[in-house]
This record gives sequence, C-alpha cells and structure tokens, in this order.
Amino acid sequence: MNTLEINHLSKTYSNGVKALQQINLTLENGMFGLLGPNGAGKSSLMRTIAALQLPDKGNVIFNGTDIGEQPQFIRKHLGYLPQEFGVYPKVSAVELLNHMAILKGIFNQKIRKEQIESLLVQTNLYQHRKKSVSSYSGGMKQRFGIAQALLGNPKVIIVDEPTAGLDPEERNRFHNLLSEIGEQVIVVLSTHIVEDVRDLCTKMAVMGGGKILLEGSPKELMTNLNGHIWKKEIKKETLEAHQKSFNVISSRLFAGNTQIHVYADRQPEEGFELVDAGLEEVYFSLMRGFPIGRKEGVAC
Ligand SMILES: Nc1ncnc2c1ncn2[C@@H]1O[C@H](COP(=O)(O)OP(=O)(O)OP(=O)(O)O)[C@@H](O)[C@H]1O
Repeated sequence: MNTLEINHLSKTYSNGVKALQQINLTLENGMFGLLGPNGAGKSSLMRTIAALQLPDKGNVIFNGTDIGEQPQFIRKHLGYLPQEFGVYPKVSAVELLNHMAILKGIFNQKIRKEQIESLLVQTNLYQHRKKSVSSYSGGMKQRFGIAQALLGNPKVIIVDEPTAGLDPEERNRFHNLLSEIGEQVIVVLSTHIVEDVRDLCTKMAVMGGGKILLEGSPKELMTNLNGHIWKKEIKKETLEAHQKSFNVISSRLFAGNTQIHVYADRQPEEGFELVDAGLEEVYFSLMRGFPIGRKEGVAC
C-alpha cells in the first residue's frame, strides 16, 4: 500500500495569492478525485505533490519520505498527465515513448522495449504506434498521455482534467483504463467534471480558495445530503422568481420544461418532490454555501 500524507500545506505566491491554506489530506491506493472551480488551488497542490514547487509551510510525505527534503524520491515514482502536452512533435508514438522512457531513466533497451509495447497494448494504441502523435484524435492523445505517465511503473499518478473534450465513447474507454490502473497505485484526478469523480473515485475532496472545503467518499457525501434535495418542474419564465424565493442549486431543461433542484430541510411548497442527492448536488450546494451534511472527514 502506498501512502501520500499532506500535512498543513500552505503556499502564498509572490503576488500575495494564498493558493494553499493549511491543506491536510491522506491518500492511499485508489482513485482520489480533486474537484474545485478555476483558481481553487488544485494545480498548486499537484505541483507541490510532484515536487515541482516548494510549500511555504507544511510537508508532503510519500511512503515515509519527506519529498521536500528528497524531491527525487517522488519524481522517481511519479507519472504525470498534464492538461495539455502543448505541441506534439511529428514523431511516432513508439519513438516518443522511447525518448520519454530514457528521460525517466529506463536505460536497459530490452526492458524499455517490453514496457513500451505492453503500455501501447494496454492503452489500445498498438496498431497506431507508428503514426505521429500529432495526428492522433483527442482520445488517442489522452491515452498516449496515460501511456507516457505509466512509464517506469509509477506509484503515484496525477491526471489533470483528463476527459475534457473527449466524446462519450473515448471518455468511457479512458475511464476503464484509469480505474484498472487505480487499484494498485495512488491516482489523483483533478477535474471540474463532477460525474468523473462520482464514477471513478473512492475518495474525494473539494477545494475552494486554497482550502479543503469537503472531504469523504462520494457515496457518503451524497447520502449525507439525502432528505434535503427537492425537485420541481417549472415554467422557464418563473425561474428567476424561484431563484429569489428558494435555495436553487441547479436548473436544467428536461423534456422542454425547466427542472429545478432546491436545497431545503422540508418541502419548500406544494409541487416539490424529494429526490436522491447526486454528487452534483453535493458540489453545487457546497459552492452556493448551503449547510450540507458534514458528518464525514471534513477538514473545515
Ligand atoms: N505562479 C503563480 N504566481 C502567482 N499566482 C499564481 C501562480 N500560480 C497560480 N496562481 C494563483 O493561485 C491561485 C490558485 O491557482 P491554481 O492554478 O492552483 O488553481 P486551479 O484550481 O488549478 O485552477 P485551474 O482549474 O484554473 O487550473 C489562483 O488565484 C492563481 O491565479
């Protein structure tokens, strides 16, 4: 079992932005979802875990070693799939993986070849291995990203917004790949997409303003909110009035009508029906400042 302990982590940038404020988290093997709006501090946290930047206070302990003191220790065991690779060179997938494997310190040619072939098979890219990565579709690029992140058998994998822009089939395939990997290593999945966390992660946290606002398992967090989420179908033109009168968490078009979800301890008025809370309700209730059931593992 791998463990990543994040203790009292704080970071203020030179412009005064408090990007991380007293972050405490413990991660073990499995998929950990990190949700939060733009600017919440997710990338700052991941860069610190990857030892790409130092915190002002606190530390990150990976399998017993303080990575601030020994950054090489985490780098050796880390796979990183950034949001965008930026420019893809016009070289084939197999050549690019070979180059990256050397950079990761896999110097034995036989081991390198075997590992690259097995990763190309695992990510379903073997038949496209000789094509230039720049010609790949979005989904293939993401799978290539996973293949390169898995070089050297990392114990911690960080994936940043991995499914943005993928079609449903590619997203599904990518999900299956991630969940297979996630059983033996720590996978940190940073995303805005609430469903990805609900579908894939056993543990999660929501960040906002550099803090952990909520932490727990998606299932428990949803259960805690049950009994508080009410739905009603309304006429589109009455949406604003409903927003003024009730704690509207979300509104969406449903079969031509507008359906609203409202946070309330009891039926807000006639016509509202209680519904099971989804992770979106948890997230949006939190973001809108409603007192969601905070029983389990909440940091602040
Ligand atoms: N190098 C930096 N110097 C100054 N401020 C920074 C720096 N990097 C990030 N910030 C600021 O720190 C805050 C947290 O940013 P961060 O990128 O960690 O958030 P995020 O949750 O990853 O957002 P996004 O989803 O948009 O990437 C933001 O206000 C951002 O503008």
